[in-house]
Amino acid sequence: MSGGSGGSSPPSERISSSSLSDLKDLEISSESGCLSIVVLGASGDLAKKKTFPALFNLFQQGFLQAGEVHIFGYARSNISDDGLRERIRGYLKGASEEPLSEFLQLIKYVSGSYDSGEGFELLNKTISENETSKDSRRLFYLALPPSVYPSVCKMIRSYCMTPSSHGGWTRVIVEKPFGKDLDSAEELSTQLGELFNEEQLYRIDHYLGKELVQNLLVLRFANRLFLPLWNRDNIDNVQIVFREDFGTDGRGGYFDQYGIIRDIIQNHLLQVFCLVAMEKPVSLSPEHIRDEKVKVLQSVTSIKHDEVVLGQYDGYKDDPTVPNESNTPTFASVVLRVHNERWEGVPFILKAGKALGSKKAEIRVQFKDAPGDIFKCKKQGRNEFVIRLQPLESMYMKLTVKKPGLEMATEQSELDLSYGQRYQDTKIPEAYERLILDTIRGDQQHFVRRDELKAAWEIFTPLLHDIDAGKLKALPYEPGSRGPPEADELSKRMGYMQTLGYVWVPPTLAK
Ligand SMILES: NC(=O)C1=CN([C@@H]2O[C@H](COP(=O)(O)OP(=O)(O)OC[C@H]3O[C@@H](n4cnc5c(N)ncnc54)[C@H](OP(=O)(O)O)[C@@H]3O)[C@@H](O)[C@H]2O)C=CC1
Ligand SMILES: O=C1O[C@H](COP(=O)(O)O)[C@@H](O)[C@H](O)[C@H]1O
Repeated sequence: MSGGSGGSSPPSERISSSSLSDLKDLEISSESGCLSIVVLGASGDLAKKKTFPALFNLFQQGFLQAGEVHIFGYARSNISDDGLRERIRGYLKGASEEPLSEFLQLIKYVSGSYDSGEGFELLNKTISENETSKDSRRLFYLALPPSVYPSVCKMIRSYCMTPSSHGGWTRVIVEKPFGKDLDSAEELSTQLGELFNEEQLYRIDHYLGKELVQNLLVLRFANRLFLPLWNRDNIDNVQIVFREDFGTDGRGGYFDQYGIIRDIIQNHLLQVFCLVAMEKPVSLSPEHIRDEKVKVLQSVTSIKHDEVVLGQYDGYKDDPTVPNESNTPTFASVVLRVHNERWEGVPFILKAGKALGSKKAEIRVQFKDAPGDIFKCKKQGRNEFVIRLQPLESMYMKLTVKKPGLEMATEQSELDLSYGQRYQDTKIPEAYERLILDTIRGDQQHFVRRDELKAAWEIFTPLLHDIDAGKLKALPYEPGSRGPPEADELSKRMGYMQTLGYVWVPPTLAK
């Protein structure tokens, strides 16, 4: 089996202390030869909206070099090379014509089924014809429904691996959802595990590619300020929140089989939870980081039904692909508790919803009240550290300060690091862009390992089975609202104190 990181320096060495430009230089000097990127499911939604635009951004920044890189789309649809290029052209934003046409010319399309040798033989032939050097690197991106992963992986394994006579590697990116519960995920992992080793499999969770998610370990472990505070003695509760201001928008058929817990909480929010709650890893090596994530996941206790609120927005069932009797939650607030020395007694509230009044994702770490308050300022609010993942990436710490003026009065204010203001000339990369680059570099730090996935499903499977069996009901809520009021009541019961009369206003650049 052609291997994992194939010939380059260990990922930990490459990642730990480098700026992006250092990394780019290192990469170009450390690995060369042909790179073939194959997008399977090239005719689909993810491919046009995320995968090809991410490849284009990498191309524009010089990470993918014409002459070295070839991109192949594969799907059943009967389209030509130009047909595929035209489909994706409109999604490649802000591009001037020259790099755009140069990029599009790198793309070829091969049509074939997902379970017969013919198409994959043709794909292999097309890849091989474009491989001009002895070193070949082949990256397969499965932008496909998970139902076809096993057959597609079998086909890649049988027909499309980097020839063993060549140097290089074969790597496969698989998209979520990885299964529907513990058993189905394990079955899928076993099927894929018989075909590829763990170093070749990249289970993508695009939240791990977001700038502020990537910042979490730095924040927690490179700042003395946080080290002594990040525990049950000082933190009262943590909320990890995802809100979308649109509904399932034509994806009702898919969504109804999964629901918000499988779509967002079990993967994206749980990955963020791991980075907030895990212990310090031995080093930044992917295995050390993932070891700590697994440990904290294994320390999560069983979810209690009275610490869960489910909701379904009014109008969700108007989608003709959603059954009339659907109890699938489009909103959920779930409390996780970690049974360890650091976090015993601290509720982690993971909350996600569609068709709400706003679109944002953030982490709220709320500290306990200052003991022995002499200012009588308790009711105004607590120290709260907010990490806004999107939109308007920022982090701010809510503080009580003296209100400027002659009186000794207090008010809530904040220390604010807003990226739009502080990093005006820096373009924050798209999550998919980073994660594809990581795969090319053989860095699995930001990908989900098999045992991590298993531990994640172990947490949620009993609850999901109870929901599927109708033991918990999704409460109706108005589109455009905050979700069912019971969710705010749950947060309050968990100790969350809303800061009264305080609204964080993102700073503007205007003087
Ligand atoms: N779309 C998104 O925003 C996101 C998607 N994902 C995940 O990415 C993967 C791809 O998503 P997306 O692009 O939306 O999916 P699509 O439904 O658009 O499917 C992608 C392609 O797969 C083929 N296909 C569709 N249904 C089937 C089927 N039942 N059997 C075999 N082939 C099929 C079609 O190509 P053809 O018929 O030409 O072969 C289609 O163009 C999924 O796992 C999804 O969960 C993850 C995050 C976000
Ligand atoms: O994986 C998914 O994520 C998107 C939200 O991603 P974001 O980067 O825009 O926050 C969500 O809309 C979709 O339902 C889900 O499958």
